[in-house]
Amino acid sequence: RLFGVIETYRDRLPMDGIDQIVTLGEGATPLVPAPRLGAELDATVWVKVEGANPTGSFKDRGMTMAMTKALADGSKAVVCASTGNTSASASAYASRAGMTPVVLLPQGKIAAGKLAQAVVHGGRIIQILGNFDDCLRIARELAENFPVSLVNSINPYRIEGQKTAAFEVVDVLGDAPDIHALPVGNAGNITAYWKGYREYVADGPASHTPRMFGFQAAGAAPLVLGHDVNDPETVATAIRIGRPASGKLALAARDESEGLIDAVTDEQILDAQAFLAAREGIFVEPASAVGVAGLFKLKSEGRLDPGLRIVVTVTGNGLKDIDTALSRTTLSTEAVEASTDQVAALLDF
Ligand SMILES: Cc1ncc(COP(=O)(O)O)c(/C=C/C(=O)C(=O)O)c1O
Repeated sequence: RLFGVIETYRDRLPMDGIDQIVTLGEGATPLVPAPRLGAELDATVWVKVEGANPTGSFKDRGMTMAMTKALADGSKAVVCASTGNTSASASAYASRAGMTPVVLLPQGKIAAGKLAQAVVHGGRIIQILGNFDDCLRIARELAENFPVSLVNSINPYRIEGQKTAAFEVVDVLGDAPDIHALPVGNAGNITAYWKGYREYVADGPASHTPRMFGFQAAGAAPLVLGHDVNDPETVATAIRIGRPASGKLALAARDESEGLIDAVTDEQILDAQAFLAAREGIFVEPASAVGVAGLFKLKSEGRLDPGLRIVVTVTGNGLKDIDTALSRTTLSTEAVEASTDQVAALLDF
């Protein structure tokens, strides 16, 4: 395989006048067959593990494109608002390109792993007394008034890079699935997948597009409610977003694909995260499990036809947010003496 999504799919990306590529070898992530999840859903299921990207989330696909373009434009700094993964990715790719990353984060609502990434990559981190939507408003205004590139997913180069995930699914499966399920926060990713699938049908590799099934956290579900959510709340902090920047495009993807966008509770999200880890060996951060939680919900409500081919994207690595995972541990509190008998007794082998 080639190094990174731009080299791999260059002829399908807007690369006019660009020669220097900023990449960390993102893409070509595992598409893992999930037989136990499939048995639960009475479907054939694959999991697209985007936590395997260089900074641990799908954001790297879009960031290689946005940072390559920012460098070509001569930007000295890039700015983004983030719930964590965008800032982690922007900081890594900007520092790789010799640019200064400026990240605006909602105070106190960032998973530690993501904050650590922005810190070590030299991000200029500004915590905002507000939520992600406040951060995005400020980032937009900064980019409009100062010589910095905005690299949030309203930047079309982000969507272009992220659409390569749909190409990879078809390249591996041989065609598009019947359903593609994924989490929806700021709604760039569902928009990108839909664009990618449509392009692959337009010139051949895919015979059809999938139905796009997007899922939001019940406490942060503007696209399900049909209106903005002023104080979004969810354990899935990555999608704790009340004003999705690409909301209209996500609804178009839903309608054009005859898909749906639904909501799942925090409990359903954490149960899906636990299922993926304990039954399929795939550790994802809470927001990443939202697509799986949604499929379980549809199945329980009799809204998932049997026998379908389903791809579900899990968007971020579990190591980003270990506090939530550890909060559910059943670790026995007391330690045992360093003797094999004691341990064997505990395990009642
Ligand atoms: C793990 C994870 N899963 C899903 C989403 C939702 O994707 P979009 O619907 O394209 O926004 C995000 C988004 C994160 C940010 O928006 C940010 O990092 O600022 C994420 O980190």
